[in-house]
Amino acid sequence: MTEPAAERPAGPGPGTIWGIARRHRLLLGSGVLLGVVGVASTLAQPVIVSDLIEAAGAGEAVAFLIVLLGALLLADAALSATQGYLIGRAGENIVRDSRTFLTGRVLRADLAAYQARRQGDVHTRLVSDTSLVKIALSQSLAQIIVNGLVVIGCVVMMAWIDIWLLLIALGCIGVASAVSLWLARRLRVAAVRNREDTGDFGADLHRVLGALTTVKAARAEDREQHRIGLLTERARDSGIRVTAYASVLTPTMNVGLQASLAAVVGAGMARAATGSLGLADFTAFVMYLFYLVSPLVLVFMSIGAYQQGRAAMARVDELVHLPQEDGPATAPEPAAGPDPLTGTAPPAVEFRAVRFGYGEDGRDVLDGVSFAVPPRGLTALVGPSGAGKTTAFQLIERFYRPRGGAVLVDGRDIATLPLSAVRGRVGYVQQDSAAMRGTLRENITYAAPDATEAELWDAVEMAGLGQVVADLPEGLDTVLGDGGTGLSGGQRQRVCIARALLQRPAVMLLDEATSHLDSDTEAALREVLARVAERCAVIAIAHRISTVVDAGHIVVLEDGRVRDRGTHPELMARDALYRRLATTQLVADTAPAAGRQDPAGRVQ
Ligand SMILES: Nc1ncnc2c1ncn2[C@@H]1O[C@H](COP(=O)(O)OP(=O)(O)OP(=O)(O)O)[C@@H](O)[C@H]1O
Repeated sequence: MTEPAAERPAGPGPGTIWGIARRHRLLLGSGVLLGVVGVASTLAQPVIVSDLIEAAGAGEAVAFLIVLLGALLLADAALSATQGYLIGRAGENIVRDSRTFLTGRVLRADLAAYQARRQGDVHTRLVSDTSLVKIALSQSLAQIIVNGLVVIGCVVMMAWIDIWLLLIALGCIGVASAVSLWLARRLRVAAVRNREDTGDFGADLHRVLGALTTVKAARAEDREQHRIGLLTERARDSGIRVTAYASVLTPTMNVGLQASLAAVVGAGMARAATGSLGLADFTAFVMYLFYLVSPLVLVFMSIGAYQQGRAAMARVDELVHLPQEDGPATAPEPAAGPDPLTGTAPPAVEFRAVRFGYGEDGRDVLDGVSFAVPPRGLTALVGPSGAGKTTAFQLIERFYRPRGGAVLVDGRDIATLPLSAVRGRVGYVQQDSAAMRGTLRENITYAAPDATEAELWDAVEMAGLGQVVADLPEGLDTVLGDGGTGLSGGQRQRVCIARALLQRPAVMLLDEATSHLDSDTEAALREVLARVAERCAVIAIAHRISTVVDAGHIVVLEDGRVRDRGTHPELMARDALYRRLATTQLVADTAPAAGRQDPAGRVQ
């Protein structure tokens, strides 16, 4: 199978999250700059206090120094608030950009690569890992830089006042810092584990909630609760390890700082008593030591938060590298016009010796399939379960690429067409009739949001939905629940037909509902199909006898190969498998319309 091309992210490049953060460097830089100015104002305060003590002792005027000190305190507060706002804003921008970018990557991901992942884990990476990335890249980094500068500034000022006292202080703090750095490394390992455990929990929750009715019907609530309980237990255990390291980190620093404070006060007092250190200098030194305390603790806390964020960042970056659906390898072939000899248009869809299997090494699910579908009318695909019918549809939509051969739409190889051009020409009505939460109108105009009201009503009528809409109190503005709940299965399928019709496709792919429909719905759908088939090519995976009877052309698939082709009477006469399918597998009509044929091909 052709390798999905775009392994490279189309965004800001490798280490994408850093790339996104770089886009907001102005805001981040301004925040950090204000923080640095704040640091200067913080560091100036003990010097002024020291001057104040000396001036007061000498009986000089102190009013100016008091005003200056007050102004610095206020400026410090204002700078810190603005800095917090700017950094917070940059953080929100980073999380918005990474979520938008990641959502695009996931929406355009190669289907096979996406399906190989657990959807809940993808969800967790998009929602909660991006939040941790935000904290790491904005708050934590800014805290590390700004508070790191306070620490450096304090150390420099303390060295300037008294180098011996500083050495005593650093002795105690140094031991605590070494222990803290070791703890921070352990914290990162625990954080990586915790992110993985949280992803496992999200993935399993997603699996269960996506099949809630199955869980209930199987009375599996207790089993599932227990199973998910084990995963939450694992996430709790690794979360506790993270908390344990994070909790020890701060007190370790505190112990070091308190020890250094006690040592400095003891040694300083002794020096002050002998007169080798002035009271003003001693006060300023102790103030710097106090100023050092919380920034140093914050630096270590931020290192801890940054380490947790790095674990999340690696997970987010991994998602960025999800292989993407690739565009055409070559320029599009010109549209094939009518055959110059016969004047006939090219087939709406053509399979030429198509070979396909899921995954790299999977067996061939389609093996040399060839058939053509005329530009108008109904073509039915029939075959035993697992024969490859849905797979054939998915290749027409180019959800996957064939290993060999070619799929043509309107006479052009779809491998040479842009994806949007292929999917714009093909309307796909799936068997489970994928309706979404939202109004009926939003559901129907989903593939053609710019459709006019007249076009919308035309599609509604053509899909046989006119009466359904008229009976709803809110009409087209009726809100459907998740998966289109609020409508019956048959109605949901007609909503999907209307959606497909509104995009004016050249080919309509219809995977018929397997469930038995009541006679009215059956007759309505039959009429809809006949009307749509006058407008474009309709290919139906047939699960009802009426569809094959109405079809102008039937393709019988068996084990990934075309077994036979023809009309219903022809196939009934010559193909044993088809006869068996028609009489046993296809759902019989509840009320066959007059003039239709019975399963044996006889006109009634
Ligand atoms: N996503 C997938 N990954 C791997 N194998 C798949 C996948 N989808 C389908 N298959 C396999 O491909 C084969 C053909 O499946 P397909 O759904 O096309 O059959 P079908 O003819 O539509 O069957 P049915 O009538 O039961 O819907 C089956 O053997 C199936 O197990």
